[in-house]
Amino acid sequence: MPPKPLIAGNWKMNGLTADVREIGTLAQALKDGAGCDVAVFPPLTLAAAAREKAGGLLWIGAQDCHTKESGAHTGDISAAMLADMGLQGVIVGHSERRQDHGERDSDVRLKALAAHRAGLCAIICVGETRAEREAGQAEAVVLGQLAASVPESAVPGNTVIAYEPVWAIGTGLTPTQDDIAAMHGTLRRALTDRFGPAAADMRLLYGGSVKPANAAEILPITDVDGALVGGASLRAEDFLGIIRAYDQAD
Ligand SMILES: O=C[C@H](O)COP(=O)(O)O
Repeated sequence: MPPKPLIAGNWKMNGLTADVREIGTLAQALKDGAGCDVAVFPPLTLAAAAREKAGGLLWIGAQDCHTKESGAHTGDISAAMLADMGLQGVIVGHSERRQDHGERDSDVRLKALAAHRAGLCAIICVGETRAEREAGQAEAVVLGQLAASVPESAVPGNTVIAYEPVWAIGTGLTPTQDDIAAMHGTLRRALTDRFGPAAADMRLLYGGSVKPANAAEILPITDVDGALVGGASLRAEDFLGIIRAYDQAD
């Protein structure tokens, strides 16, 4: 049986105090259950308030963590600190971090290890650029990122893999259903080769321009166990439009 799907919302650098009400609206709508788990990764400034509003009905996580547990790293936050504030997960290796902060696979792996040590679920992101896809290198690039970013401590309970083609993020473009199926199948096989049968339970999310209008086409694809949603996670109404794609499928 495929793992329970996860719809995760990454607010990125968006949201002020007033926007936490969106989490309240989500929690209210999820009171009677949903066909999937739901998580929101707001900016850290809102995480405590979001957690309170979530009332345990959805997970709240962070968008990054440091590789170390504590120390002289001005401006950084450790995974232990995130766990201490009651967060359940952390996104690591998002392409915007790789691009804006020069994060390499080796950094992403250390961040995921730090998350695991702190008892957090690591959402590890991989994905090719447009140039890499056009050069026919998408699969090789993504497999390389997967091998070097996912630590040996990964198990289905503490790790989620998000495949996000960089060219699909925030652009309104998405790969074809066949291309998503092919990449997710490749990821599943690579994880199975490395982790054995447990890999069947590791959630593989698709991310990149997922919206209520295309969720019903993307989410049922084999080996797609949910979505990592950016822009369409900022308003509860849009995000619920994606979450409800699972209720309709039930
Ligand atoms: O983390 C989320 C992704 O980068 C997708 O963003 P998007 O849904 O705005 O394309």
